[in-house]
Amino acid sequence: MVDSGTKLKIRRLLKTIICLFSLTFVVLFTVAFVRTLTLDVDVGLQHAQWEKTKNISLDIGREQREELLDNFKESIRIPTVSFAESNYNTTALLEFNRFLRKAFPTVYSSSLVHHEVVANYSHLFWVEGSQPDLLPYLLLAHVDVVPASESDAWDLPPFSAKEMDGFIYGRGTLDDKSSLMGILQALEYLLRKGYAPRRGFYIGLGHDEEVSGKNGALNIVNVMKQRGVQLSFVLDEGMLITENLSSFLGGSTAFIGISEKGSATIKLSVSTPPGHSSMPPKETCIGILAAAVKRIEDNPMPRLFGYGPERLSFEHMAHKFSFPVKFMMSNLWLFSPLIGRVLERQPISNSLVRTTTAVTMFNSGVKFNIIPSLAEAFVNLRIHSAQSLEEALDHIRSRVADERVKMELIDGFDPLPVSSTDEKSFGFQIIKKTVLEVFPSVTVAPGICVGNTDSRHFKDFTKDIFRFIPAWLKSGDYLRFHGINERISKKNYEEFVVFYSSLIQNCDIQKLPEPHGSVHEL
Ligand SMILES: CCCCCCCC/C=C\CCCCCCCC(=O)NCC(=O)O
Ligand SMILES: [Zn+2]
Ligand SMILES: [Zn+2]
Repeated sequence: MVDSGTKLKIRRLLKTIICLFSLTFVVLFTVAFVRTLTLDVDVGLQHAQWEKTKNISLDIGREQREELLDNFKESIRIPTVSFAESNYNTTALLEFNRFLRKAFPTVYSSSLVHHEVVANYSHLFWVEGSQPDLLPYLLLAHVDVVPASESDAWDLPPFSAKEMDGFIYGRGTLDDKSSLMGILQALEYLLRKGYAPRRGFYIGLGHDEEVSGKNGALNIVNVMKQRGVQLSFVLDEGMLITENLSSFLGGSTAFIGISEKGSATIKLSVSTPPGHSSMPPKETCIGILAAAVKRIEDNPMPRLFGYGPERLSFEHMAHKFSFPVKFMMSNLWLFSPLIGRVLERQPISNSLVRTTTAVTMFNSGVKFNIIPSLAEAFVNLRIHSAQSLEEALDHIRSRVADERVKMELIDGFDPLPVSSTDEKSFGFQIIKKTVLEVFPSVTVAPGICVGNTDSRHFKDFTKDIFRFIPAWLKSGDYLRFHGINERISKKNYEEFVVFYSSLIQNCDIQKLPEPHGSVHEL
């Protein structure tokens, strides 16, 4: 029996607990509510007094449109495929060298432009500025593409550049010839109109981005290092404009990649004695390796959503949504576990939540009646910004947990540093300004690039590396990257040319405006 005194104490204790619980809830809710009302990181320098520049407008007419589309299509028809490191279609790459010269005669003949071929198939252009005191920038793109086979059920052949419903189909239309051609086409038109930049800039075109960039981008890096180059910022491929991707990625958002995930390629192998298939052992190397691979797939890496730069993405997008999504997105400190669980349901958004593990190759066996002696698998990780390469490898080791499975790191690197996005970040603010000029209806937000780009090799030149191409990505389109039916609309490719033309001219701005007081000047 509990006496009445003890009962009273228990009642008091319960009351105190309920009070504390309610108080905590009220405090948390108030903090979250205030943050929802005050968080508006999207404004930036939008309303500031920008230096006046007289940008040349391209005014693309019928003839020019035909010319730019013909050039683009011709670039797609040259199969500049990278198969593996140091294994690429060199005939096509040489043809591409000749094609660039033919497609962009003014770029190649202008006294302002200095061009050099690097490592046989890569290109470095230096466009001289009239004000050498302004720090130059670098635009990057790549010449090579991943393989594509006609037997893979493309609606139109992958190297035909044929059109359907206003789209040009072909390998490289998104990744990355749209940006390569868009940059050079914009420069060609600007030079034809007598444009001479104030700020000098480089254009780097690597030829082996899809297989590491070690021969293309890295040799461009060496050339630039020998010359003691310093850069204001780098802009490469990576992120794009997404349109209604999911409940948390609704509306149109231009994500400027401010970092990229790390990467690791791990080879797993198992060796067992070979023999006759009529007298099999209890376990073959295939079975042992398959079980290890299954353990990796069944045990995904921990959820880290909210601990990396993806947090900034959501904070920049929050203002577009109404309650309760806005409330949750403005308060990732409270809701990231919940949002992470929603995002992980789809492959595209799961890539923001954790280090991903993809088993990409599995090889074994030579004949149906021979017990194989070796089984090999490759696992490709894309490492979340809040995890290191070492931590990710430890996780895989602990999942494999079988000493018969040998683990070898083939290649790997940590997630890339996070570039600046504040009101003093020249690169971010200029890219943002240009995006909003060309696409006034979109929201601009920092993003994390889930794939890897050549830009990672350039981190000694600047702390500010951005990854963005002005391509529109609708739901399901992400499957076209390295997949079938890669395509771009003719209208969108034209937007590429306009975007790079505006960007180059906006970079002539000498100094960013002062952020404060600008709102009152409206
Ligand atoms: C809050 C962020 C929203 C996420 C939306 C992500 C949309 C990205 C979809 C597709 C883009 C994938 C392109 C990545 C470019 C990578 C270039 C490349 O292929 N590199 C080689 C490699 O990574 O192996
Ligand atoms: Zn690419
Ligand atoms: Zn690619």
